[in-house]
Amino acid sequence: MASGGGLPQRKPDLDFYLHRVFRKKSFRPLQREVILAAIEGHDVFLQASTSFGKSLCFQLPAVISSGLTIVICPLLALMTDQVNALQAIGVPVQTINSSTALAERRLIMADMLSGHPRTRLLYVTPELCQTDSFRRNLSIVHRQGQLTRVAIDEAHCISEWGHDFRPAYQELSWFRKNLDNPPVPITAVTATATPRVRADIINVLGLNFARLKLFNTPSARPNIHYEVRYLANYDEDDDFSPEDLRVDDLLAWLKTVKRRQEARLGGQASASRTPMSGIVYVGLRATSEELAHRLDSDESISAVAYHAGLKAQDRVRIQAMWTAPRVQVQRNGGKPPPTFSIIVATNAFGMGIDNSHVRFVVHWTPPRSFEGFVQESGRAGRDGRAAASIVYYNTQERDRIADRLSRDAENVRNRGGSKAFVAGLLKNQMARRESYEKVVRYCESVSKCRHALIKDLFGDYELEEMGSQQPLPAYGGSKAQGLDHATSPCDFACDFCKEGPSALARRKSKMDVGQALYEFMVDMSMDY
Ligand SMILES: Nc1ncnc2c1ncn2[C@@H]1O[C@H](COP(=O)(O)OP(=O)(O)OP(=O)(O)O)[C@@H](O)[C@H]1O
Repeated sequence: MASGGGLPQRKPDLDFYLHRVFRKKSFRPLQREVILAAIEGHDVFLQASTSFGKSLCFQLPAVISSGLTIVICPLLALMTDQVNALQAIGVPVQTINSSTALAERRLIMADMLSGHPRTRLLYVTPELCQTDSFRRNLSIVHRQGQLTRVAIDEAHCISEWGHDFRPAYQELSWFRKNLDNPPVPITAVTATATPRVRADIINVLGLNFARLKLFNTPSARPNIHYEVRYLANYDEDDDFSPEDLRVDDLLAWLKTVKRRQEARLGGQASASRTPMSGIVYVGLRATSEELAHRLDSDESISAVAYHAGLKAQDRVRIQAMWTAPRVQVQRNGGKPPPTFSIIVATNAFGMGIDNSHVRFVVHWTPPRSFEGFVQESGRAGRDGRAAASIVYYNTQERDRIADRLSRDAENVRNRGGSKAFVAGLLKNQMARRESYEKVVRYCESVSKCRHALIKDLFGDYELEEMGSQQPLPAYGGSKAQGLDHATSPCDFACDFCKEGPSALARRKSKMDVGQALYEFMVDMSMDY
């Protein structure tokens, strides 16, 4: 590791550290630029698609510089994953979280305050950063000239959670206000920030445009095929349930995938093959159990439920089994090895799941937030190979979710608390409504490439206008305006570009659109 007060004295050989410490062959487009900006001492805002490799953009500068980088992370699982991965390659890294024993905490603190900490990265929660004792210690490290940078992973949480159930996120403003002589550089990274969320992040963290470097990649992932599958609305007289319709459709789709795989691989598509991994996101724990059971009864599928109601050790076991590079192929009961290994999960399974070989992510009902949709669909294709995102949609489900959001807003209005507290909660409810409206727009659009739609809905173009640096077009970083079916902006990796507008509109018309999208939006706005 480099030595000497804070940032490296000489221009470091980034490739050397990339190969020797992180054991990667080459930088992905834009990573080098982001890392250089951090090493030069800038504040950095990076909004890059899921699986881009954002962690490296604060880990590598931390390894190269002397002193300590504080990494603020929302979830224990996420923190543990990154800490374990860094320890495995010999990077001096520590974490202080709810499961850190007191004796260990003391050792970490002693190193931190030693004037020349050995630890390069310290992973903590925003809640710890709120405590007086941790702040006091950070101020000492800063005065000693050893606080190199503060990195905020999953920075959208500042806006999404900061206003209600994790107010500690709003308190991150403390860093810029108090560690200001000289200001400690800040890096904020996220895959999913809308213009409103971005403004919130920049404001709370006090990022100063004079020293801020912005970077982004397109929010849509070029290797994901995005598709919406429209379902007929359900009538009480029908002799099928909405669940049956979706199960039949999913099974038919999986059979097609299996046939194609067999055609491609011939006799090799046999018992020795690793099953193809997929995630089905559902809204309720009960649905996750029922659907996993139903899918598992198909001989080509091994399915398991995952939700916050399971015991912690079961969740760890299921995640570990499913994330292992070669999934178990032998099952009890003499069933043949499955072609598909599916986890049927609630959104307890999402942010930070880094299983590189997920080939498809299915949303069983419309996702409740657009950011959640992009995070969850982004679990697919993290190895860069082709993958699919499918959303099941009909207007009944759309309205059911909208009703629930309205009821939540009503509950917030009826809640007690200080004016500022209630105002914060209402702000969050408004944001949720806006986010859900984007989901509806995404699902109901039949006139635009879905990759371009995702970019529009995240305001990627605004980032460009703010001077954000992007990767070269080869990575898909150019302005993908495209409506033109003949020249697909996404290389036919969405239903609009593949099927064309008329076929897509025909498919959508199967769904009984009782209400126009416009009326739906008006109804939603009247609730607030
Ligand atoms: N230059 C690189 N070459 C090869 N692999 C890389 C490179 N950079 C990062 N990776 C790998 O890419 C994977 C995703 O990285 P990371 O977890 O940082 O993604 P992320 O951008 O934070 O995604 P998400 O927002 O979805 O969590 C990791 O397995 C990481 O080791």
